[in-house]
Amino acid sequence: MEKDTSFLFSGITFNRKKFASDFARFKEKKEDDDLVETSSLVENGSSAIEEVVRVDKKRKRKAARSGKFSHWFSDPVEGFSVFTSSKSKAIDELGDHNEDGNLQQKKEYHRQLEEGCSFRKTHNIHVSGSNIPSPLQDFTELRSRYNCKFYLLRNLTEMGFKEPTPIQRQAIPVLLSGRECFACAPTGSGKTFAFICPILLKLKHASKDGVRAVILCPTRELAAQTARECKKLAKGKKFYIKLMTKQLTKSADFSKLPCDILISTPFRVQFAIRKKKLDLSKVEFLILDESDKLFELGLVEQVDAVVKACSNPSILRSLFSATLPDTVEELARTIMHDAVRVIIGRKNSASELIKQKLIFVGSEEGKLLALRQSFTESLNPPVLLFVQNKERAKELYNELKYDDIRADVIHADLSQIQREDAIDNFRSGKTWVLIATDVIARGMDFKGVNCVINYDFPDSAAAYIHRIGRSGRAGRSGEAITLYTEADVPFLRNVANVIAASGCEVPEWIMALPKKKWRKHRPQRDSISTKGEEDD
Ligand SMILES: Nc1ncnc2c1ncn2[C@@H]1O[C@H](COP(=O)(O)OP(=O)(O)OP(=O)(O)O)[C@@H](O)[C@H]1O
Repeated sequence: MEKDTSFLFSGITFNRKKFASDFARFKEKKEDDDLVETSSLVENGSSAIEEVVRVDKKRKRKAARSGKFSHWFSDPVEGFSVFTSSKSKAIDELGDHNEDGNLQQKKEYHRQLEEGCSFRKTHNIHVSGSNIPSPLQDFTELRSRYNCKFYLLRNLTEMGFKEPTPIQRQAIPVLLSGRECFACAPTGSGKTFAFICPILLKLKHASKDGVRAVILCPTRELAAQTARECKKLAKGKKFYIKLMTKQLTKSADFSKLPCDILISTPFRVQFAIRKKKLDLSKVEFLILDESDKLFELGLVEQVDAVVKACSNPSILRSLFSATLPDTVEELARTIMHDAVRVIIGRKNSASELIKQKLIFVGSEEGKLLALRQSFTESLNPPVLLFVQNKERAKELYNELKYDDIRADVIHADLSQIQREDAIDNFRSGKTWVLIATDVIARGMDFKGVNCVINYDFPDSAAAYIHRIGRSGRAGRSGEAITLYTEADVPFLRNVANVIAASGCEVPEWIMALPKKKWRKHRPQRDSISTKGEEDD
């Protein structure tokens, strides 16, 4: 049994003066927004991934016969097949010169390799693959190495980005050198710009020749956020950047609608493809953001359809997420070639900027008591409260709405406008405590969330990492508190491992619990409501 519940928020003091700058941030009304609902599932047994593998194999066989493109054949590196032998190719190319010059070039080549290695070590960048481009020392290298246009550098500066984050340092050169990227980096570490930046750089300028880049996100809200970030980075340059809205899916004629970069959930793209409204045969970049989520049952069929439709043989496909299980790597191997694997820190780990705690509350009733007590003692908004499902979100909201904590709720039963308002109010500081389901657990960038509370224990270690990752973003510190009851004890160890791996304390008895093969942990929980139905 853990300490008494008043420790729930120990270390957090709701002090307006002290946190004046945080409150000031609240006041800044952000432009537009996001809110979600996961795409509905579509039944489709087709296996385009299989088709892609078949076509790839055929292509490789043909290439092998002609002696061309031998770099398509795989060198397994650190357990991940990177269909290439471009390193030896790069050194071979040096062999065309005379011996002295060749020696010098080889020395220089090895010096650069060593420099790259030690720089990566400093920034906790782990790579596998061959002939991997050296990481960016700073953003100015985008100009010196890749002839980046000024508008992009200016926009990075305007956004206040002084230097690239580790994932940006490595993933940007990988994509710019025409390689596919399999990337895993902590939540809030700048993965979005790591793929947007090279896409803008490579596409150079707007064109009316059809869609050239597709970014898939698992939720509408995340797609909307990504489209906004993309427009921010492209500011001052004419690009056709389109968010696939319901309206666009239904009414747009994409053969006439200029679109360079299409950002969408897989469901909507698949719908447009089915209606024969969308031609993706010229797509040069396909990004699967939150790719482990996209590869989950229900979404993978839709993703499959999109992968199949992006039939350009020279397409670059890349995967990004904060959690990439081995099963996803295996699946990725079937659709990627010449890929570089980039891992920042440890794979599948939480951001080290978040102070994490587990709190035992005995029963469902204990949760509400603990929460109220801690809110009375100290509250440092904005706070995100995650629950297991929308019914529980409504129940908890009904309990808290009359408390003096400016609570609001977001779940899939609300209209799009209501969901957007809930997010908007949370971002602007009108709402202090937002009760949410996992629908906003991934990718959503609320910069100032001070504390995430898992009111209900998350249903997997990955869900835990993404939920708490709404705090502690872009270099800020954050706090995560996970409440657990007797029913959650068998599943504690998996989350405890994540907590311990990021350097936070976990009681020894929890680390001694047996490891559990964990599918989804969604126990039947007692109702949160303390009022009878007639009270509602
Ligand atoms: N180079 C940079 N310097 C400072 N801030 C940055 C930089 N790159 C991105 N950011 C900011 O960091 C925040 C988090 O970025 P982003 O949303 O891309 O994270 P992420 O890694 O995709 O997180 P998640 O896994 O939760 O989706 C954003 O507010 C973004 O503006």
